[in-house]
Amino acid sequence: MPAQILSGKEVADRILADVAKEVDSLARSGCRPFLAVVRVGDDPASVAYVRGKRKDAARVGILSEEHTFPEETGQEDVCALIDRLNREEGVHGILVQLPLPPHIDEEAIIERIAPEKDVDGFHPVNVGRMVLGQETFLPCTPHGILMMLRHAGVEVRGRHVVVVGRSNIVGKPLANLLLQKREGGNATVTVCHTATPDIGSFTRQADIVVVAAGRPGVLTADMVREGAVVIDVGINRVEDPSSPRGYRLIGDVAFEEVARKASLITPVPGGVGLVTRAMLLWNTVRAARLAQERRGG
Ligand SMILES: Nc1nc2c(c(=O)[nH]1)N[C@@H](CN(C=O)c1ccc(C(=O)N[C@@H](CCC(=O)O)C(=O)O)cc1)CN2
Repeated sequence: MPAQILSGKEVADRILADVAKEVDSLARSGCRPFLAVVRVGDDPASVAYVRGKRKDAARVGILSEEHTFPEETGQEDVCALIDRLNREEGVHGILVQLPLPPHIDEEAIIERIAPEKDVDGFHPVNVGRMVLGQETFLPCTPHGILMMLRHAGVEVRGRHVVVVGRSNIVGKPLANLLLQKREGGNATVTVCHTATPDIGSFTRQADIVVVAAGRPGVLTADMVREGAVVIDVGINRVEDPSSPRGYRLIGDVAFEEVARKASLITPVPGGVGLVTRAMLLWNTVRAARLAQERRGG
């Protein structure tokens, strides 16, 4: 039987409905959540992602502003903006869209953001808190994946999850969250990466496979066992002259063939990406709520 499709839109809509309620409640107490987005250069994917994030923000009543810099902007100019946004009381969340151009030190930029405004959950202080299982802003994609699994009623506890990819944004934090001793965790986790020989020998043992490798079609049907749950994090643009945009989006999973074997699978587009956007707004309202509490509101 072909796999059931786990729709990111359905999950994102539910999360955004909860976020909208929280925005209303904050607004009634005089606080309007505000997200500042920083983008350097004109990477078309980043432009599209930021557009989507701001569209969702507007939909739930979160204010947002976008600061764009040309590709050749220096580190100091980006830092100066972040310093200013850190100081502005009305700004609750700051997001620097990644990747940054190669001449900019990404780690230094992330560390410059005040941890209490780091709605991406990438600042070392927030990463440390996450690893220790403390309350913090969780990175949006891994958190979104946990929400999707929960929405679909997929039990993670005691299951073997194989994560393909070890990025700071997805693979590493996701593996960590999955193994934590808490609701949505308690999995047995294996992480495969570019230096792993024969990745299929690991993924074939998995109850749940999460692929965040950034390479189209890296997970094929022979690499999954019958009935596995497959989460595709990849978003790759491939040329397609028949599409009005001149390209189409595909994931890291060879969707058609894997869907014939899996029990549940996420699509691309319309999967993890949409939930990633929703989790950003979830973190933004949380940042606003915490800021209000700090001010004694
Ligand atoms: N500061 C950050 N930068 C990046 C992050 C991040 O979490 N924070 N993650 C990725 C990309 N990402 C978030 O920005 C992201 C990926 C995908 C989508 C999305 O809306 N996907 C849609 C299709 C969008 C399209 O048409 O291009 C879908 O999958 O249906 C949003 C955000 C790297 N950078």
